[in-house]
Amino acid sequence: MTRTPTTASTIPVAARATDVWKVYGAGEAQVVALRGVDVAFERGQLTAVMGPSGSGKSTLMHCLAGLDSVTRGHVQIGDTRVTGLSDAGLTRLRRDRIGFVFQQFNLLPTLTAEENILLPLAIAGRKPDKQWYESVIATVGLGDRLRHRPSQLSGGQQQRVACARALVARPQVVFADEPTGNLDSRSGAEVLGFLRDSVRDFGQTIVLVTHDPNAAGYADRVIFLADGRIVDEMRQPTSDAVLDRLKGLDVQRTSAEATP
Ligand SMILES: Nc1ncnc2c1ncn2[C@@H]1O[C@H](COP(=O)(O)OP(=O)(O)OP(=O)(O)O)[C@@H](O)[C@H]1O
Repeated sequence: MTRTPTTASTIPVAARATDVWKVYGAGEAQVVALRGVDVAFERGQLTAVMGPSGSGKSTLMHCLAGLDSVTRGHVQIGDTRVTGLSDAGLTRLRRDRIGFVFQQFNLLPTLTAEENILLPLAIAGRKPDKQWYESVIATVGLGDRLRHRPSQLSGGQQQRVACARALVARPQVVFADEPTGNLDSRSGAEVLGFLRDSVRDFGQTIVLVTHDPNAAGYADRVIFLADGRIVDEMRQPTSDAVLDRLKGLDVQRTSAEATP
C-alpha cells in the first residue's frame, strides 16, 4: 500500500518521515514510541510538533535528525535518505545540513557568544559568509553582546546565541526541541519571534517540538501526535485552537486508559 505523507501541497519538502516505526527495548520492557508515522515538513515553514507527554515528539525529531535510528520505515533530509547512512555520513549530514536548538542552551562556557556561534563552522573548517553572519547577528539582536561569555548573558540571550549558532551554517532544517522550556514568557517570546523572523526573512525551515500552545501559535502548521501516531494537523494555528485540540487529545487518552 502506498502511504500519503500529511501534506497535500506542492511546496518542496525539507524533511520527511515515511512509515516510521520506533521500538525501544524488547519483551516486557518494549515501548513502541512511533507507529507508522508519515509526515513531510515543507521548506521555508515553521512546523510545530505537539502532543501529550510520551506521545513520541522527541523520538520523531531524533529520528528525523539522524540522532536515533528507526526500527522500520525511513527518513529523508531534502533528497538524502538518512536511514542507512554510515556513521561518518550521519556526522556530515548533521554538521552540514541540520541545525539544533535544545532546551538546555548547550553553549560552551569558556567561549564568547561569537566563538560559540562560529564553533560549528570552525569544526567543519568553513569560513562564515560575512554578510549572512551579520544579518543573523542583527536579527537575533546580539550585536553588543558578542564578546560576553554565556554566564554573563541572560537565559533568553543565551538561547538567542544558540539560535544564531544553529542558523549560521545555513542548514537545510533547524530542529528545535522545547527551545523556550527554560525561559520566562518574555524571553521565550523573543526567541520564538526570532525563529519566526528567520523563516520569513531567510526562508529557513524549522521543526519546533513544544508543549506550549503559545509557542505553536508562531507556527505555519501544527502536527499533533498521540500514542506514536499523527492524529491531526492544523494550518495557520492560533494558540486557543491548539489548546482546544490538545485538551481533546488528553480526553481521548484518559478515556482510552480507563477502558478495561
Ligand atoms: N531511550 C529510550 N528507551 C526506552 N524508551 C524510550 C526511550 N526514549 C523514549 N522512550 C519512550 O518512548 C515514548 C515516547 O517518548 P518521547 O520522549 O518521544 O515522548 P515526548 O512526546 O517527546 O514526551 P515529552 O513531552 O514528555 O518529552 C515514551 O513512552 C518514552 O518513555
